[in-house]
Amino acid sequence: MNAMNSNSPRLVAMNSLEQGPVADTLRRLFQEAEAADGKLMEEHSARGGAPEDYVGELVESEKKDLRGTYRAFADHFLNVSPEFGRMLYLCARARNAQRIVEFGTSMGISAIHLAAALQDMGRGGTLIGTELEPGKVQRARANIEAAGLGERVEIREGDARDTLTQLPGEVDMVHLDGAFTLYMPILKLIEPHLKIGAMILAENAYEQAGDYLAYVRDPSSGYGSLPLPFEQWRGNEFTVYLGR
Ligand SMILES: C[S@@+](CC[C@H](N)C(=O)[O-])C[C@H]1O[C@@H](n2cnc3c(N)ncnc32)[C@H](O)[C@@H]1O
Repeated sequence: MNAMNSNSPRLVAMNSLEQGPVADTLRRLFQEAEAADGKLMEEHSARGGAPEDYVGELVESEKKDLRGTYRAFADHFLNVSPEFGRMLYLCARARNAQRIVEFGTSMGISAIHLAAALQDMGRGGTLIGTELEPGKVQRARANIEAAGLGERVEIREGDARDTLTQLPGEVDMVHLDGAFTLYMPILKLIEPHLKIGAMILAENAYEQAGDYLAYVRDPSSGYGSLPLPFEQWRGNEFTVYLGR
């Protein structure tokens, strides 16, 4: 076989997180996120208190007014860390993912990591992202275009409880990073489409927010699940659908 065959996915494969438009866009976005969210984080730490208190407040706020809660964060990124983004990228590649679903796209930082993995594998593939805030959808689309990943991503605007009722086929991987209290209903929408071995990476999966963790950690539900050993206060959970 000709090792220089440019159609070979092997030769397309590389890590676009390191250089080129994906890396440049992510560098810019992490800087913008720091500028936009830094004050929020400072205010939060100045208040003191444990992370659980903050989670509890957000859960109560979501229960009262979910749209209003996230409207208040319309200009904030609330993004994954570079480490978690790298984890998403590596999992998508290890899974050879072709279809990925993301709940909570915000300005597109996590989506860019996932779509970069699809692009780098050179076999097509699609990320279906979902975002409630129209302004964030526009910004995410522009950021994804700037990273050169527009063809790999469809962002559905609106409440994921509505926008994810229709999925075009099997799902290899899921990223849960939207309203804390909705992980269970969103998983239930996607569950019929999960391939055996599908990976689900959740950020902000907290026991106070509902029954998601209890469900995926119960082997009789058909999953294997464990907390990730980094940034534990962020509620990072790694789950694999093992089938029933
Ligand atoms: C933590 S941020 C997502 C960050 C993003 N994954 C990243 O790393 O850049 C959560 C996002 O979920 C969105 N969201 C919350 N509830 C939603 C819902 N029901 N449907 C769709 N998006 C929702 C919020 O507007 C917010 O932008």
